[in-house]
Amino acid sequence: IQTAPIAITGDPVLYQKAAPVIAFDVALHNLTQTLMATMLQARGVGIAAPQIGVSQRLFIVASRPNERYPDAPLMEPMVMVNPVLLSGSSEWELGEEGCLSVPGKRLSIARHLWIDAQWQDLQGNTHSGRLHGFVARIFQHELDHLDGITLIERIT
Ligand SMILES: O=C(O)C[C@@H](Cc1ccccc1)[C@H](O)SCc1ccccc1
Ligand SMILES: [Zn+2]
Repeated sequence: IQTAPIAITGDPVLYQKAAPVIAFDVALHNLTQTLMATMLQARGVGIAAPQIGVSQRLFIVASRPNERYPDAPLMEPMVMVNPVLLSGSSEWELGEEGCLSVPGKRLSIARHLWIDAQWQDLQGNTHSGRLHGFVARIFQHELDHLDGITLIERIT
């Protein structure tokens, strides 16, 4: 399966508002496979379509225990199409974040402790649920990518 180059700071695609996905077709499946392979190769715990140059509202959340978040859950990667943050906890939590598009940076970012999210799967079915902790953090980080926001914009 093909991987794709990851766009890094300065690439305009990272600063655009991504377009909603409307076609739940084979092209979407192929894009998702490329996105997944690229994330795995880069040892990421998430990745958004704009990071491989595709300005579409699609990302993957794939939490796993790691040195910064040893108690992060090991989860089946979740493909989230047209994700929406419905609401977030009033409590925020500071946490270290990295970004595949901002190489070598580790920045402390405040995120909602939990969020209520809605998204579609690859078949176009709508799901919703409450995400907590590191998984909620990754969702919020990836959603920023769909809105043209990277870690650098988040701290300024
Ligand atoms: O650039 C990305 O979207 C991948 C991010 C996802 C992430 C967001 C917030 C907090 C942690 C990760 C990752 O930097 S991929 C690298 C990584 C892996 C494990 C833990 C932290 C960072
Ligand atoms: Zn990122």
